[in-house]
Amino acid sequence: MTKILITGSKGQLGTEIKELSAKFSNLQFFFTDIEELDISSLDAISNYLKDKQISYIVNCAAYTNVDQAEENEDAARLINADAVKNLATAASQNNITLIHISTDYVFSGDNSTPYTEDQKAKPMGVYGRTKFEGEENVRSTCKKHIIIRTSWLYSPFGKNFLKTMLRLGKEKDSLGVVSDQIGTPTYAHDLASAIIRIIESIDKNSKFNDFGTYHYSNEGVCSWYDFATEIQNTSKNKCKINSIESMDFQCLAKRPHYSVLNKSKIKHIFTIEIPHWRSRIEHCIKRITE
Ligand SMILES: NC(=O)C1=CN([C@@H]2O[C@H](COP(=O)(O)OP(=O)(O)OC[C@H]3O[C@@H](n4cnc5c(N)ncnc54)[C@H](OP(=O)(O)O)[C@@H]3O)[C@@H](O)[C@H]2O)C=CC1
Ligand SMILES: Cc1cn([C@H]2C[C@H](O)[C@@H](COP(=O)(O)OP(=O)(O)O[C@H]3O[C@@H](C)C(=O)[C@@H](O)[C@H]3O)O2)c(=O)[nH]c1=O
Repeated sequence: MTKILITGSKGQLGTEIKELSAKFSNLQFFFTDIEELDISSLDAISNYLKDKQISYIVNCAAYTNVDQAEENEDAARLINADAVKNLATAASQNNITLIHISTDYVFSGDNSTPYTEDQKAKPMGVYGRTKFEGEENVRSTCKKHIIIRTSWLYSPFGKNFLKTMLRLGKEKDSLGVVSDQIGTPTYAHDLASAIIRIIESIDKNSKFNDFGTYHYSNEGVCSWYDFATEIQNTSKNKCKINSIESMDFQCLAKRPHYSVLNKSKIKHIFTIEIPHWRSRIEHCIKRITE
């Protein structure tokens, strides 16, 4: 039986993998979060792995508060970069394939066409910078790795833009949302399915050698304003969404104006079909409200 360790499993993505895991009787999952396995300790990781014969680690742990990271750079770096180095070291020492999740915020936003995996990263803020350092730590330390950059994750769990919009949509009559940041929302449930598919593909192919970096988001392109409008329409909230510019929204971190990811590589190598972002909002809202 293929054994998979999930770190940071109480977050959005980890919880979605857990929800899906029951359908895969050929895979044995070990779900951990910081209380059971703090990935900032290499000793803790090495001890955890002892005698378990883990073949894959999926790292869902991260420091994801983009604004707070601006004032807590050390804390963000500890989890997003240093702890990732620990995981990569332990994975390499134990011949484990490390699947690590990164972000569209590694890009500056200067593009006007979707970013490919080989384009230069140039993060705008601390979160993106520490996530990119984490990527580089994986590349330099663990040959058998898959880095998946994704964007604008949402789910019924944890904190995310969709849940914020549902809450504010009930509390307010109108809301300003930025329309000059363009990207693609990603339903964490879809990303979780893609990750399991990737593991199964690698597992079936003893000659697999396409390790490296991949992009995954839902299909399509939108602004946060478009995303918010679609959320309000789907949830039938009466709150009016007004289009504003980034400079009119007070926050600590700069975000890229354009961070759409080109997904050709992941679709081609792993034969993955990706749903359009607009088609997934209803599914998520139903799970929240039912
Ligand atoms: N959320 C988004 O919009 C996006 C996320 N990503 C990336 O996707 C991945 C998953 O994100 P998401 O599910 O939203 O993240 P969440 O913030 O929902 O979950 C992260 C989890 O990691 C845990 N954690 C924090 N520190 C440690 C530690 N030292 N050891 C073990 N676990 C720890 C957190 O625990 P606690 O809550 O107690 O701190 C939390 O449960 C991350 O790598 C993120 O950078 C990429 C693009 C978009
Ligand atoms: C709540 C709110 C946000 N905004 C803006 C602020 C920001 O520019 C944009 C998104 O806001 P949020 O702070 O919810 O999202 P943010 O934390 O920037 O989301 C990011 O999280 C990290 C973890 C990632 O990796 C990214 O892919 C991305 O998903 O919307 C408004 O314009 N109006 C609002 O009422």
